[in-house]
Amino acid sequence: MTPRWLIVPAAGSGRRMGAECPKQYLRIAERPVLAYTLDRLHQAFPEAGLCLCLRPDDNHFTSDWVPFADYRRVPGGEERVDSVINALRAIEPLARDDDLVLVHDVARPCVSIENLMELAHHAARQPNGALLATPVADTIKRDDGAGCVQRTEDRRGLWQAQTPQGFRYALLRRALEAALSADGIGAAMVTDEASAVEALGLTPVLVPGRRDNIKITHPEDLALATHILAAQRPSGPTQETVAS
Ligand SMILES: Nc1ccn([C@@H]2O[C@H](COP(=O)(O)OP(=O)(O)OP(=O)(O)O)[C@@H](O)[C@H]2O)c(=O)n1
Ligand SMILES: C[C@](O)(CO)[C@H](O)COP(=O)(O)O
Repeated sequence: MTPRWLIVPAAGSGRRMGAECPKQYLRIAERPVLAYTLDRLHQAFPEAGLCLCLRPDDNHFTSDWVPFADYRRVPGGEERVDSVINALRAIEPLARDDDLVLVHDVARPCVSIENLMELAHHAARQPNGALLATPVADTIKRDDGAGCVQRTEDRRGLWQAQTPQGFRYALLRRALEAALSADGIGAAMVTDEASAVEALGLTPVLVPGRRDNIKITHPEDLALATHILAAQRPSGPTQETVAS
């Protein structure tokens, strides 16, 4: 199943990375993170319509890194959810209610082609959409606000959400507009698309994903992503050139 639309929020500033440029432009073997992510999406869904959310003042981006023949550049918003909703609004004249939309963080360049296709397959069949996720693998502590353990949480049934997350256009639009409305849950609570759908009382499906679909967030994640991309390279045809 090919999604009709791919939304790639790429308008973050990379505050936690603390680099000299937003993390999507940090280099892995001379190519920016953004290029790897777009290559993966293109390998899986070359026919999809890409919406790339970029900061209006972005002076790092060049279309040379976009493998899609045609794409839309959409202005990013203050928060991730604002960027995604800008993309949904931008495609409104073309999108049909039942079009499948996949949203994938630019900061997740290691997503596998198999996981992308699997997620699209499930999202297309589930009325409430689907997301890649992994069961929590570590013991989870709640702090007491002063650096000590207040308690150990029961991790049974807990999952870490990843992207992509896939929904029909009308549902995703309704969920995000409702979340951001005056009586909605608000942008701070909508850290992924599924949270907005959940706030409607609906239940997106959890699709178990690979643990190496990391989100590059902190400085050490870049080296991790470099190793993961190099290790994944023999598994299939790719334009990627990761130093081994
Ligand atoms: N206003 C924003 C904020 C984030 N993002 C995107 O949302 C994804 C996940 O966000 P995160 O990892 O938090 O990225 P940053 O916001 O860049 O990082 P930080 O929170 O450390 O500043 C990233 O692909 C990021 O570019 C976006 O499109 N628009
Ligand atoms: C959407 C996401 O990648 C799911 O794990 C994540 O929530 C986005 O990161 P943020 O740091 O919360 O913006």
